[in-house]
Amino acid sequence: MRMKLRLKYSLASLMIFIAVIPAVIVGGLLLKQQTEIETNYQREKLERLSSTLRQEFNYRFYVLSTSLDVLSRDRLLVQAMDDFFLTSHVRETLEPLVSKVPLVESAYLIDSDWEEVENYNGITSQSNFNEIMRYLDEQYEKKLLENGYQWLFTYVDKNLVLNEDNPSDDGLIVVDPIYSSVLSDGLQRKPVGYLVVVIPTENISKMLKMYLTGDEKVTFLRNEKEILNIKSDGSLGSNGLLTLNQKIKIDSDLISNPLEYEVKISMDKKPEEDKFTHSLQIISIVGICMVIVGIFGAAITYRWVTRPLAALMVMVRSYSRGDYDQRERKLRFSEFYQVGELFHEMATTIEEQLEDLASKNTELKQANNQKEKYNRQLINFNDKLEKKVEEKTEELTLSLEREERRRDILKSLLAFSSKLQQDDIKSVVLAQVSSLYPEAHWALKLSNIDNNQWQSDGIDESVLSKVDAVQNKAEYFFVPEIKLLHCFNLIDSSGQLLGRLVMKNEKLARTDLEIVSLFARQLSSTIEGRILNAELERIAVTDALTELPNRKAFDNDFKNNTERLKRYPERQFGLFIIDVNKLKQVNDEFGHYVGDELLKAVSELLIGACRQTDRVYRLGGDEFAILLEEGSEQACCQLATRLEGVRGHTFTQIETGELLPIHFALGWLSSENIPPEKMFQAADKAMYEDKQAYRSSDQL
Ligand SMILES: Nc1nc2c(ncn2[C@@H]2O[C@H](COP(=O)(O)OP(=O)(O)OP(=O)(O)O)[C@@H](O)[C@H]2O)c(=O)[nH]1
Repeated sequence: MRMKLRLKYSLASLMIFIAVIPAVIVGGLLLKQQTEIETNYQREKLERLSSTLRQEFNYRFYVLSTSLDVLSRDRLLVQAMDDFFLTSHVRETLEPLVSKVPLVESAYLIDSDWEEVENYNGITSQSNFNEIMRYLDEQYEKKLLENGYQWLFTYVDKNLVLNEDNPSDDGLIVVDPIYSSVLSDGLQRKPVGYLVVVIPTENISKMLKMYLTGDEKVTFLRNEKEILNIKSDGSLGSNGLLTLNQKIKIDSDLISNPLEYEVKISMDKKPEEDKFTHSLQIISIVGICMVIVGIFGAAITYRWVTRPLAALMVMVRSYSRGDYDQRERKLRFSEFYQVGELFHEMATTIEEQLEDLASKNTELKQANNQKEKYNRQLINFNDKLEKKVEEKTEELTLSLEREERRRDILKSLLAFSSKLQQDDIKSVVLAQVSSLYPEAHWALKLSNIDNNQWQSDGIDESVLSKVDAVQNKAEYFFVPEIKLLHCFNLIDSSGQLLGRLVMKNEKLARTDLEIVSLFARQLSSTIEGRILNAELERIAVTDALTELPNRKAFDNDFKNNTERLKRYPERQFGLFIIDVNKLKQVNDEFGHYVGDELLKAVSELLIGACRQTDRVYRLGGDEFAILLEEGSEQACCQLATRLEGVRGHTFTQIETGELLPIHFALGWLSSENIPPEKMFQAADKAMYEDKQAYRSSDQL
């Protein structure tokens, strides 16, 4: 499920975010600025300290150097080298040097033999000056020692200063030579004594330490060796040190060998704790204030925004409860007012629609009741209707089944037409009707087939003879004394009886009677058609006058004989061409009818002369032909002899009573002697020759 944000938390988060971000940015910037200022301040402080230390250092050593120089010019000190009574004067002279100059721990007056004359705050019987003496002598011998200049030495000697005053055992020694008289420029003399002051490290440290505060530290280095480490009383923090390196030189016009120190001044980087804390506190307070202001702002905004929103929600809830008279006035913002108005409009519309819906609902209920009533009536009506429909359906089914059967029968009858073209029409018909009505017995006879004999399937001959005795020519009739015998006459289109179909069956419905009648009619027309077809076929190949096969039949048979000869070369056939002589003359003299009679007489003559297997044709006009199926040369010769024997000797009697001689020309050939394709032409030629011979003899 998707998480839903709550407005007040979102607003509070937003305001806090808006408050905290600037607080963090401003605080960060302030802190950064504070840190930079602090760092700069520290650096400046360090530089100031460095400058102060250098000035103090120079000043102190300058005072010391000047004081020594002044003292070295004291005549009494020179005299004190040799005069023991001036010792007190020496002490009085040295005393202010030690007490007034804080650097100096002790002061010594040394004679030219490096024997101590007097000291102040020093340690007597010191032989450590020997080192200094030796060094100074060397410098003098090398003439490097300039007259009147002071010398500086560092020392490490635990005996030069009391240990409690000088725990580090090291420090500086300043040696100022004393001369017996004032030196002129350029002169060099050995000093009569020396003023020696000891400056322990602790004194330098004390002198500078008072300038150090808190976390500051000063380290003196010489030749990279730490020789003085001055720390303030405060402890250095662990935040790292801010360091400034500089050089301090102990030098003046009176010093011959200036000493230079590397000075490292350090202080803790950390700004002053209280300032930093103070800044942090201010920033924190500002941040907290901003957060509080943010939360407060969020709360105000939340109340400012959510109150009208809540009022709007109350309004919408009221609408959702169905209270449409709500008109909230605490919406504060015009947008909420507009939304409120929209809700109000919507609620009004819904209210109107609901009222409308309620009225429609009432109407609908009434209509529904009415509909229920009608439905009940309809159900009753439907029940009745269903019963009737069922009854009708049953009837219809039965009827359809009957119809289906009838249709099958009709289809079968239609299909039967093609079967009827077969030769054995009686068998086909009986098989067909038996398949249609297997329970029945059948018999059939056809006038022009099988000599009008019955063909029966289960009906006695005695019964059939009784049927023969009935002269009824109606399509259907009963034989009076025989029960359940149905007779169907097969009648052609001219009312001629073609045959009879008899059915013996216990039940024969009206429709079955119609079907069988239909079948009988179809059978009649089929038989009639067959008869007609046979007649047409016969006419097509028969000469109408002589009833002989015509030219078409001849061509067909000749072709068949030719084909047969190809398959069976031993089965020769013969051909005779016959042309009646002087038919034109007969026609002209006695009339065309007599000519016809003559032609008939010729055909009968020819048929009479031939064997049964020979076939006579009238090719056309007065021309005849004979085909001998078994037509060897010999057989042909025999027939020719017979024909020649009868021609001219046979007569036909005409109407006038006159006898008209029958004469014809004859030409013949056997396939034994000539190829079949040449037979006709050759026979015709022979016949023509024979006719010519007849004409010649007739003229004689
Ligand atoms: N009566 C009759 N005459 C026919 C028939 N067919 C053809 N003719 C006639 O037969 C005659 C044949 O004449 P032609 O071929 O000269 O034969 P012809 O008169 O017998 O003479 P020749 O053959 O030379 O002896 C014609 O006059 C035809 O009109 C027919 O069917 N009946």
